[in-house]
Amino acid sequence: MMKVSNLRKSYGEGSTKVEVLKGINLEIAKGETLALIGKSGSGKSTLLSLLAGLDQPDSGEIAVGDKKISHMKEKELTHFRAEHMGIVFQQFHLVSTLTALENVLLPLELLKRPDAKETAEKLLESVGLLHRAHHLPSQLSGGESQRVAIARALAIRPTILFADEPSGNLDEETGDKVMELLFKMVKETNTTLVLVTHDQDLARKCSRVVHLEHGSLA
Ligand SMILES: Nc1ncnc2c1ncn2[C@@H]1O[C@H](COP(=O)(O)OP(=O)(O)OP(=O)(O)O)[C@@H](O)[C@H]1O
Repeated sequence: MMKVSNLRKSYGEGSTKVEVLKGINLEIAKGETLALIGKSGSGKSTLLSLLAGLDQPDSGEIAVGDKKISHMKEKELTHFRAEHMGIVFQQFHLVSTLTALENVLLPLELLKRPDAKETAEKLLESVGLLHRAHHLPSQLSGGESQRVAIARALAIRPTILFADEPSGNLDEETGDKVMELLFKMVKETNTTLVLVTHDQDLARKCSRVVHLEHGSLA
């Protein structure tokens, strides 16, 4: 479903040049849950940003189905991302001026999906937060905020969900609960998941683990 070929990415130039990804090859199947692990600074977030179309590789190719996202123009890529990709970040990234419900509604309204309100409400209910629908992010706890972010990322029924250390900003107990919920929802909807994590226990919950080391995958 997703195919990555010979992906390269470096930052800086001359003496400050850092080659982060040195030819990544990876195939991800539909419904697979893939954990991406590796030491701090090994390039996990860099790789995730490229896969999610948030940044451009220096060379190489990324295809989702028959669409080559690495070759798309900005406008086409923005639309493809909105329609097919969900992203959950460590820092939640909710829109601070919108309520929990409005945050979940946002991607649905951008795509002019029918029944957007009902869908958003159902999702808030499945993450156990319907009673917080009209609260602003500043009125939510970290765990609640991440549950809203998960509902928002899954609202469009993405082809693929990317998560970068989604429990990294939460205490252990809350993080475990949020991750349990994420896995449950991903399984129920047969969503493909790419998860960046430091947590070996969490990685083991995925159907496959790949290790990023010295710019390559093992
Ligand atoms: N915008 C940038 N400019 C220059 N160097 C960068 C930039 N972004 C990342 N790097 C460097 O690229 C390398 C990989 O960073 P990246 O954030 O992808 O690693 P990571 O494996 O996700 O790390 P961590 O687990 O600590 O979050 C690091 O050495 C980092 O300093």
